[in-house]
Amino acid sequence: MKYIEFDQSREMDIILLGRVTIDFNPLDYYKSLVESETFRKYVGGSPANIAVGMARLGKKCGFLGKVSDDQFGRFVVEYFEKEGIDTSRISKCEHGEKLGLTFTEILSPTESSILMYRNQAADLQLSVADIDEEYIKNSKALLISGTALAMSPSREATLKALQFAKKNNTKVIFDIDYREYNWASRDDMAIYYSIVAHQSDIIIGSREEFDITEALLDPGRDDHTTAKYWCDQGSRIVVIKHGKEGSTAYTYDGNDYSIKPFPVKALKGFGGGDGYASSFLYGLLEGYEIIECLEMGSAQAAMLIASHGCSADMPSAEAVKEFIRESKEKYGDMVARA
Ligand SMILES: Nc1ncnc2c1ncn2[C@@H]1O[C@H](COP(=O)(O)OP(=O)(O)OP(=O)(O)O)[C@@H](O)[C@H]1O
Ligand SMILES: O=C(O)C[C@@H](O)[C@H](O)C(=O)CO
Repeated sequence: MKYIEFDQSREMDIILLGRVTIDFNPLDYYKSLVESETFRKYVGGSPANIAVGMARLGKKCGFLGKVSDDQFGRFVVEYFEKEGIDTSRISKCEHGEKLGLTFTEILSPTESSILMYRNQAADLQLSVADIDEEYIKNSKALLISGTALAMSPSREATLKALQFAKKNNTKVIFDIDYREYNWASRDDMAIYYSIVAHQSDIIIGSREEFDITEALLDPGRDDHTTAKYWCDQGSRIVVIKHGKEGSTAYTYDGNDYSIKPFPVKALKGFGGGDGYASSFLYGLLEGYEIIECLEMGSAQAAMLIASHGCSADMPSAEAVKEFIRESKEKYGDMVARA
């Protein structure tokens, strides 16, 4: 059963809107950031990672975002171009705003944290003037990353993109993508997350992210109640992730499909979510059954957990499928059957 019908006549598969930053991941990991001395630089930011992920899987991606007018801004644009991502809607900041920097701390395979430098972050300078209808109309889907709603002018730009997507039947994917930085209050988060969630065809988030989104509605819901609520509001698929416990996709017809994480030798604790979204959405765009989309998402998430980087370590579709084949031989099926 196909839960989402994309307009296959459109040239672009997906536009990713929101945060693009630089990740600095320690090479001398398994110690604290206080002690780490050597870092490797990567393109970072959740929607940027997903753009690279989906481009490597073979999808035609475009990015709607803002970068700094400096060497790091050029690094991002050149990296995206090398990956085949359309950069025609990435513009440069004009008032000296800088790309956000993310220093990651990898204390152990299971304990990681991220430290973000996001004062006057370039990505949040995206403005309504940067959003044009034709671009959104020409894409099968638009992924909105929740962090883009944290502040003006990016907040209004995001809502404008959302309106064009709804008007033109461009499927809206909302990756709640909670990062505490730049938000004025939890009420603001609840207000803006829920505005977008109410209009999304697919919502992806962790339990904590749904709790934040629902804080002004009816807090304390369980997963089934959350999924039913958003499907009643018009969503076709609601994905709730539970880290190492696995994840479930709830569909508008009342079904749910669960997948366990693939066993892997973890290197770090972050990046799984972006790998997951890349392959899950790839599967939907390819017209796979939802359980196959979940299997690919969970597999790619595990591959990212085992890698040093996020964007740079995104695999090809063949590599994800090979990983699934090998894992199934060793560990059996990851599909959690009711
Ligand atoms: N240790 C692990 N081993 C294998 N897979 C994992 C592990 N931890 C997480 N995953 C996979 O990564 C997916 C996403 O992780 P999580 O639920 O923590 O989302 P997230 O908070 O969006 O992640 P991120 O830290 O990348 O933002 C999980 O649903 C699971 O499939
Ligand atoms: O999402 C971010 O801004 C930082 C990421 O690039 C980071 O590496 C991560 O946490 C991935 O989920």
